[in-house]
Amino acid sequence: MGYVSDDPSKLRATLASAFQQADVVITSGGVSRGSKDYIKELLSEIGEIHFGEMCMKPGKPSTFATVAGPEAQSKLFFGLPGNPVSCFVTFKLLAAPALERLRGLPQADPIYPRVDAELAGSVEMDPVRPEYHRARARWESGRIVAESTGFQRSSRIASIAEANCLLEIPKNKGTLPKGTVVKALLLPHGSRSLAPSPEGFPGVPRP
Ligand SMILES: Nc1nc2c(c(=O)[nH]1)N[C@H]1C(S)=C(S)[C@@H](COP(=O)(O)OP(=O)(O)OC[C@H]3O[C@@H](n4cnc5c(N)ncnc54)[C@H](O)[C@@H]3O)O[C@H]1N2
Ligand code: MOO
Repeated sequence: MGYVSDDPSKLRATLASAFQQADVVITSGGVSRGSKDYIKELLSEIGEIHFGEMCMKPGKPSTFATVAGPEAQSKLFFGLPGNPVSCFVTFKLLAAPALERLRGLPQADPIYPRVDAELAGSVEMDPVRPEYHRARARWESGRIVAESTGFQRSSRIASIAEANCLLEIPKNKGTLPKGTVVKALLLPHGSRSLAPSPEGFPGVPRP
């Protein structure tokens, strides 16, 4: 679809053309509450919005909608937030799993190994939203240790550049101390991916 300016008529035409060509349409930006964020409004004209906000950090304004197609199966729409980190995380957690299922991956198969990881340093929690904290996991004496990629602002691309996992940090007041064991979703990340140990990932059945 390319880049489209914040102009409702241009956006409407681009979305219509995208839904004519594709079964799944994914956009970034234009989904929060700004005066020029038109995506939700335009999707409600042509389809049904199933949710327009999520209690997660990053990714709060993520939007999911379906639009009727010529066949029985509806077309899917993912409106991901514009901030690059929010877009990356919500693509991995919402859109990529849907695409994997559509191309035949069985429901029972996990998309990402979900393993125990020990925090290499303390992590401050968000009191309102659970966070997918970007981190770098490594093996250390038979266990997985995860190091935060630093400041987690959703415009800071450096927080995803080195990350090979997303740590599930619960919403709460206060700080999780170094050594706390949390769940980590291991991302395929080229040469930076965490390789399985010879025994497989702990808690994940060996393939
Ligand atoms: N009143 C509220 N304001 C905001 C809320 C809220 O809940 N209420 N949520 C905040 C959160 S959280 C996020 S995240 C942002 C997301 O806003 P949008 O999805 O509407 O994103 P934009 O404002 O259109 O864009 C943000 C930023 O990202 C750039 N962008 C967009 N697409 C791309 C791309 N493909 N490549 C690179 N950069 C891209 C865009 O230029 C902007 O700089 O809303 C908060 N506000
Ligand atoms: O999705 Mo927003 O990233 O929570 O900044």
